Amino acid sequence: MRAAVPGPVSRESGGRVTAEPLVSPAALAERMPVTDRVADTVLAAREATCRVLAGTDDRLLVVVGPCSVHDVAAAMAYARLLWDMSEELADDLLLVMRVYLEKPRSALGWPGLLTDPSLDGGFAVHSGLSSARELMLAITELGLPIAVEWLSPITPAYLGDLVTWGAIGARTVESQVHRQLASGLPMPVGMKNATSGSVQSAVDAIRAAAAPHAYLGIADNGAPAILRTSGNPHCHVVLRGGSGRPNYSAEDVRETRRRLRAAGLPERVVIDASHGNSGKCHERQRAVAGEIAERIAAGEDGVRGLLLESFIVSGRQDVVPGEPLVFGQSVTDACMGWDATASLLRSLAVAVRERRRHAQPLVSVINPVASEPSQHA
Ligand SMILES: O=C[C@H](O)[C@H](O)COP(=O)(O)O
Ligand SMILES: C=C(OP(=O)(O)O)C(=O)O
Repeated sequence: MRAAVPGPVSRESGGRVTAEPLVSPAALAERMPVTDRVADTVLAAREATCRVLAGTDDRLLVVVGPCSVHDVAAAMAYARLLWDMSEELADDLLLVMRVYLEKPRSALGWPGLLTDPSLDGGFAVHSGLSSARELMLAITELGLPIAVEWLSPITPAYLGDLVTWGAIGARTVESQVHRQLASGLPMPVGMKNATSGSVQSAVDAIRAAAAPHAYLGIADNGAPAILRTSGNPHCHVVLRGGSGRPNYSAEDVRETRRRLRAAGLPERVVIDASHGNSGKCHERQRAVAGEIAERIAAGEDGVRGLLLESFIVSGRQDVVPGEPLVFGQSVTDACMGWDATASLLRSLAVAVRERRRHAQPLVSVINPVASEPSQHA
């Protein structure tokens, strides 16, 4: 490790930094390349997600999985369960697994597998990056698409080729850097409302990310670079509640759509059943998602997707040095367990089928060919 070039201030004036070399994105990808199967999974799922968000595919997008990945084996076991479920419900739900590797913290806390894979403040970043890419390759090789929250602006250079849906979180949605980052990402990006509850912050972020930008980043070879972006037309609002108030009601969705319309943006809304919408109580997610399911069954088409925090074992646990962890239980926010998740996903699929049944145009009753199910990618 070598000290960074000292600035013009004394050590006592503020923080210090040390720097060590980091593998380049190209070198990591060369060691762990994308296979044809992985590329097919990612590209087809991105396109399908865009169609669902636009409403030209009448399924519901469900981004579901652990609050954070801390154990690669447990994440893989969860991925297998979710893959089977995604095949069972493919006509009604587009399932994308949360593989969250970087955690934004309100103040302090474990920052995620990418930078601290041994959960002990050892910050073995190279090992974290390799484990993350290996896990993401294995999950997409199954055929299951992946969602992440983008936190460090250089992470997409290492993992962006494996991601179908990205989030800009409630703590960073007002950040210029994150909006610029989203403007160049090759995937749909959900902009969370701010932790204050401000939905306008998410609307502003969508508007900003739809425009071209130039910002400082790294190139594939790891060299510093000026990144020029084209603008991302597939960003959308994610309502996650905030300031002690949920915001998943029909009125909240109407108001969000009104704000999007006023900004000249497409009316695409996704609801996070966790976080501020569940008061961080994992069991409340069922009630939140259950209410959305009822609205969908009754014909609501303004909600294009849902986010759920779910793992194999319900609840959460603390990391206690020297003590074993429960396999498949969250070490960050509490999650729904697998059995509750499976039954909730099945009821969401029923709701989508019910909406489809009501929405069937008269001509499809007269002409059965028109009512044939569409082929989903
Ligand atoms: O989703 C995860 C958490 O809500 C987020 O990382 C903030 O966590 P914290 O408030 O415990 O720091
Ligand atoms: C941190 C998360 O969400 P939010 O930004 O809404 O708090 C998350 O989904 O892990």
